[in-house]
Amino acid sequence: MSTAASSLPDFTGCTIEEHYKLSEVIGSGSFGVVYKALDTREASDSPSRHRAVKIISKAGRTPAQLDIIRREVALHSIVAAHANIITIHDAFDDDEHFYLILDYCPGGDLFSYITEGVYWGKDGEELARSAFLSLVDGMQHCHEHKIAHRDLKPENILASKDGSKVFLADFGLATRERMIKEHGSGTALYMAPECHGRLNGFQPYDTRAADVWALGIILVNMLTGRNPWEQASMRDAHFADFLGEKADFFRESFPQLSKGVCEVLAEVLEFRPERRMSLRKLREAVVSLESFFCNEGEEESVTDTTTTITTATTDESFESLDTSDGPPTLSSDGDEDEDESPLVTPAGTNSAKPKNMETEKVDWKTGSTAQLLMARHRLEEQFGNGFY
Ligand SMILES: Nc1ncnc2c1ncn2[C@@H]1O[C@H](COP(=O)(O)OP(=O)(O)OP(=O)(O)O)[C@@H](O)[C@H]1O
Repeated sequence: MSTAASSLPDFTGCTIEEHYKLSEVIGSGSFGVVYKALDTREASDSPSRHRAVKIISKAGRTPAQLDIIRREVALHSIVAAHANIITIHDAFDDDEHFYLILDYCPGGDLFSYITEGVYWGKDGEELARSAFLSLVDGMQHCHEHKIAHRDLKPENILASKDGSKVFLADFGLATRERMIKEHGSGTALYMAPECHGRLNGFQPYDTRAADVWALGIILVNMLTGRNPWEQASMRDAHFADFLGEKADFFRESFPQLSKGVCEVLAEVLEFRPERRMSLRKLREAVVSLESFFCNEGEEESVTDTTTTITTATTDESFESLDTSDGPPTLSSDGDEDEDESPLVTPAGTNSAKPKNMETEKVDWKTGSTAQLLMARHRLEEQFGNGFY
């Protein structure tokens, strides 16, 4: 997927609407380039002098695509008053571009804080709790206004300078629709199984429950700097392992995490959206968790600690995985033909096939979800993708 930076002119040094002076690029994604800017109407010591300006090109977009950008602005504006959602101060357009004037967030995005490891281990625990709760609060505000974000990931979440608070950004895929049939849209790493489509028979899915799933993955990212799997589909051996073992999966993959947080993760990353933990319960659980991490000496043996997270680009679709050679190394270099999912390697779960696949007999009426899915997967392997 190409980034917007390659298709937009350089606006550095330009003044927009007579008073937003753009100084440097601070970020770029698939749709927009974000500049740091000064609002020259404000006093030099005023914090509101600093702004971020997101510029989105209109070139090559159909009227329907332009409407999607207008929808992003409209939905973001509805929720922007909340303390954990980035404020949108103004939005306007000319013949060629849209301009969104946002609060400038000097901390940058949550992704950098995660990769710097500020939330890992006992030292980062309270920072992690505070940041994650602020994320849940922002999300709850959106859902109360009947808006689902649909592209929650660390790159779309900005952070305060000390990392203790976060602000939701990038409402490019947000929707007011509760049930939606757009499968494969979002970022594969953070998509719930039902968003991929194959595992729910391409039925409409609940957009807000899918947001909750993404929060679970983000919590794993924050506490470990890793992703549990690349995509929540049976083609991903790590995800298949997870379905087979549930709470134990996190204990085994991330031995540094406490039993309590692993139990919470298993309820947030619940396969069936209707049984997934609610945001209210998630908030309560995170507040009352004694600790996210094991005390020293409590950790079970670590089998592999080589995993990292790398930036993920919003996909409209994603390709099948080949996990047969162990963890794939993937990059996000903007090449449209490459799989852009980040490197994901849960500890000790590099098997190419889901566990028990060959041996297990399944009763289709009483079998567990995991058993049914594994059986389906086996049939699919035997008879081809069109089997079900
Ligand atoms: N208000 C802000 N303050 C500081 N940095 C920001 C701000 N808004 C965005 N950024 C930076 O710019 C990056 C890209 O912004 P954004 O996600 O809105 O662009 P996008 O093109 O919509 O991205 P995507 O490919 O995820 O859809 C963010 O990851 C962040 O690092």
